[in-house]
Amino acid sequence: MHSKEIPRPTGTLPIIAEHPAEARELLGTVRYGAEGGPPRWEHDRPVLPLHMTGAGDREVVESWPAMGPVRTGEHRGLLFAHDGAVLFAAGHIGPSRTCRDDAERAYRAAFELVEALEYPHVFRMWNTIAGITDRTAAGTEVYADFCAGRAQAFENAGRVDMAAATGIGALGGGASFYFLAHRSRTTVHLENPLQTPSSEYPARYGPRPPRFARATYLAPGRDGERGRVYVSGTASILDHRTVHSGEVAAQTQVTLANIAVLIGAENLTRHGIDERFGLEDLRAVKVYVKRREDLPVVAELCGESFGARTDIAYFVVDVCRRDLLVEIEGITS
Ligand SMILES: C=C(O[C@@H]1C=C(C(=O)O)C=C[C@H]1O)C(=O)O
Repeated sequence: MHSKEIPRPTGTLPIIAEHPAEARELLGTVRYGAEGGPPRWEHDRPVLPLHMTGAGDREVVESWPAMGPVRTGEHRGLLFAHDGAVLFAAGHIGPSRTCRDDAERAYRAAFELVEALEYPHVFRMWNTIAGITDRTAAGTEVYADFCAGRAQAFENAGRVDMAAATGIGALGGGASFYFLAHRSRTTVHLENPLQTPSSEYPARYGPRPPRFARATYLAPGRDGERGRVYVSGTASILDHRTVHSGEVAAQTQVTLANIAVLIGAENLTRHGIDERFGLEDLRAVKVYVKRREDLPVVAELCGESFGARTDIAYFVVDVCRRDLLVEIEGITS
């Protein structure tokens, strides 16, 4: 992010800047920076530190605005804040090498929380996992373990709805997650006709499939806030297969094309939504690039595709499959 001025909060769109925004107007903050770990309190608001930047990289601070008086609390290690409309919660899943049980525990706590506080409409989840493609001591893959624990928690909670999500590498600090849920606004979870729903991936990717929608549409609010599409981390995957292994430019193009189809008129109509969006409508875009040397190519292609007003943050981190070089997410404005 290059802007020095911190814009005013705009409902369910975050403020992304180099410096934290005013704490009293916020639900919570996520620091994409040089160290990760459990969430902590700062000025009575949850702050989640994620190890997503290396030496010389700028920290990116993502601040979620509050629309009214905020209440805060803690539930089984999850720190949360809510304003009567939106719930923000952040937790630490734990050391990534025993990801399965930790993920199950953390997601169980998350589902308990949304029920107890009555924020049933989960609309966006982020998971950052150190060593995501590494092997555990048991010889399994960390990401596959994480997916197994998460799937178990979904099953135990009887949850069939899956929200938009990101599951991405981190440089350290174990595995962390944060999510947003709405009390009343309708959510529509979107699939992409070009991609197999994640929950139907074949077993070759892991014993239990991932649990996320390709995007979630949060319908317009009575407060005048517009409808928004929260686009999940999206990669160069068609059906369930990685395409263009080893070719970063082609992977970036397929990823952008996947997002364009996902948020375009035809797909939204198919999901009963009377809106249409293009890549130029995306804000708060995060681009994850596996190899630092690929940054210029990816940045050039993203710069051509997104609008001049799109704020884009780049991170050099691992992606959930060894053959994926890039992943992109964003939110329609
Ligand atoms: C890139 C993919 O998956 C990634 C992993 C996710 C998860 O496990 O929550 C969500 C989106 C992506 O960050 C994909 O399967 O298409």
